[in-house]
Amino acid sequence: MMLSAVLRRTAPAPRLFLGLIKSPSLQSRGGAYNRSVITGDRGEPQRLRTAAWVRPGASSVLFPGRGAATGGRRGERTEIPYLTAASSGRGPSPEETLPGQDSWNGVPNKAGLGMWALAMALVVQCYNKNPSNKDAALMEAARANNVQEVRRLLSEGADVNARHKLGWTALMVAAISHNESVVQVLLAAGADPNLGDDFSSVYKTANEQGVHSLEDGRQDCASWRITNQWTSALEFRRWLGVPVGVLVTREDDFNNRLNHRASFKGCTALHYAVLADDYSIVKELLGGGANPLQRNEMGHTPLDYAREGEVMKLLKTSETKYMEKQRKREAEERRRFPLEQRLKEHIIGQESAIATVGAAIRRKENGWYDEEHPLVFLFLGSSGIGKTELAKQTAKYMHKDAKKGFIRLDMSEFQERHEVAKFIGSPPGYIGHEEGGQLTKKLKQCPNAVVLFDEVDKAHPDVLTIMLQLFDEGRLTDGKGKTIDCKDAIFIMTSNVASDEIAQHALQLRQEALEMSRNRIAENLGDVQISDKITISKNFKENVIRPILKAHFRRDEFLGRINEIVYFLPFCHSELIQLVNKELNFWAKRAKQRHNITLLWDREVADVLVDGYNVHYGARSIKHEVERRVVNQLAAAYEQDLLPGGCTLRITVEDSDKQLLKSPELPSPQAEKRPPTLRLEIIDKDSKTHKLDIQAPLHPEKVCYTI
Ligand SMILES: Nc1ncnc2c1ncn2[C@@H]1O[C@H](COP(=O)(O)OP(=O)(O)OP(=O)(O)O)[C@@H](O)[C@H]1O
Repeated sequence: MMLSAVLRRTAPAPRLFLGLIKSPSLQSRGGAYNRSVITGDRGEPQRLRTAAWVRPGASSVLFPGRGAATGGRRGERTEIPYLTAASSGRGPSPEETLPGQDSWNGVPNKAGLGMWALAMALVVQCYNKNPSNKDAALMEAARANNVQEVRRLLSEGADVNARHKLGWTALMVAAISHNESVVQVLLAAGADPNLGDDFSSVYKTANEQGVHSLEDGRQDCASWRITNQWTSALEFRRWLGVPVGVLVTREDDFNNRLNHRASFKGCTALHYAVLADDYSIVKELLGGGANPLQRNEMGHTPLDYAREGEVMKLLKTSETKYMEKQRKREAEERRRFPLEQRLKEHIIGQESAIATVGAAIRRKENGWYDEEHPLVFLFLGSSGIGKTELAKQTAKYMHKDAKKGFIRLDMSEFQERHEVAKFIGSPPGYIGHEEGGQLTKKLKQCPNAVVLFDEVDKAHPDVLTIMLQLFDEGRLTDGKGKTIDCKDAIFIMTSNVASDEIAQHALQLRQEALEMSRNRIAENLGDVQISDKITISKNFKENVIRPILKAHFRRDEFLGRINEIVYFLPFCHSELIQLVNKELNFWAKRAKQRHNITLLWDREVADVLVDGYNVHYGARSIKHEVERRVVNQLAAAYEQDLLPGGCTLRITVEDSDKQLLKSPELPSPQAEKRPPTLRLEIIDKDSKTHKLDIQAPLHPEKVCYTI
């Protein structure tokens, strides 16, 4: 079934015709839109760049517009020998017998032979055997099973993994064309057997690339095979300067037995070898590292396209072996580079949240979990402290395809009862039934995705009921009555409910820890350890947070289905310094890339910028502070032409009594005394510095820009 969906009816071997093609789809309009070659005065071929309307069955062409470039004039009739070929199992009917041809079997009569010889002479004479583009030539050699040429091109630097402009690789071409020796050579040269085709269907690709799908042109030239030198109609059309449609290109360069309506996006060489039912090539590819579990964009593995028989058996065994190997590889990878470590590369602080999520995912990955239920988290904490970021990074870790593997739904869009339909789709007969639900549509594509329900506290209770069913049963029935099994998914809900209480509690804990440490050690305590030490007590969770959640969600069973409630705490001073440096690094990179400016900053700058932290906005407040105090100055200096290209800039804290701000949890009276300002200075080649005199945009004549 799957196989027949992607393969066409077997077509007879293509035959070459010489004569005038008729385009049935256009006959009703009294003519056929066609393009071909005409001979000039001296018999040399002329390129026909304009369209010609051809009377059905006529042997002459009438140029509709100015045809100087083509050798024809407006209104002029020109006798033309047409070069056509039949394909896809259908030649012209006897009534369609072409001039210069006795019948549709393609046997030319005398006149036809004359024209044929003339055309062939032109072809051979004009064909340039050495295409300048090595990668294109490699593709052609792979299709033509020319092993020597493939070797030569590779030794001369052709890219073994280069793609045709429509998306396929030489290995795919060789696989679908049964060219085993070429497959061997390409694999030995490092061809990646797991690259997926970028080509979707003829019409979609034509649409994406803004070119003709040129379906009608198939009869015209799809199956050209003339000599070893002139290997495809496509080349001939290119030489003619005739626009080449996607269908023609696909069929000529690739294979004309594939259904041009089916989607091939993501198909690997192995998918194609299976479609070609070629046991030897399937074996070669598997030996060369092809992943039998790789899915194309339709979600099908090569096995889904296999016919009963040897190929199917081979694929089944390889799948089992590959899965086992993959499991071992992944376990090894996890041991060497644990999830927590990966998360810490992107997320500053939030140690205990990272540890909780990491531990739950480790249980799941190693088979120590309840397989009947999906994993459910509730992330609590104020805004901008990494809840969404942690969900994103978890999805990235779990899924290579981050786009499908991460589903994000803003639950504030489901506040009304009728919005349940948006969530899972409307029942039959209701508006929007065909569209499907936002969640169900995406879950269908990736049932083991990481699903983020943002601001879950805003969702309507009816939506929560559906979520409860989802968490409880691990499946969901959409508006069309179709059930989606998602026991393997990870559901993360975020909420700002109780965020003030959590923040206050954390600040209090930090202060206590700081004071205790002060008593024990000395003044300059490294507060990285302080942040590590504070943990939200069980007592606080049970007696403060749970009642708030219960009052809000109004159902114990909903809270009962959550595997882990994860607490996100406000940043401590050292974490804020890291956030500031991350932000400054971001802008330094931009300055280098966009303006070739090197941006440096003193250590004290971060201490000053940390002052912009607002516990209600989290890391976002730091971003805004950097933009307000640093990036604004940079932009103004740039506008006032104060930044020569390639210069080195330094951000400094102005004035002699630079004040190192203490931890935001412990504002000192001294820090409030005088807010420090940030200035930009240029460092000359001889390491001398001079401060930039940036005028404040609102008062260009008076005020100097110091923030
Ligand atoms: N702990 C963190 N480490 C690094 N960057 C962070 C951290 N927290 C937040 N950010 C950055 O701040 C921005 C907002 O973070 P995020 O979207 O994760 O916030 P949130 O906690 O989900 O807040 P909200 O509830 O408002 O959605 C992102 O650009 C993110 O990269």
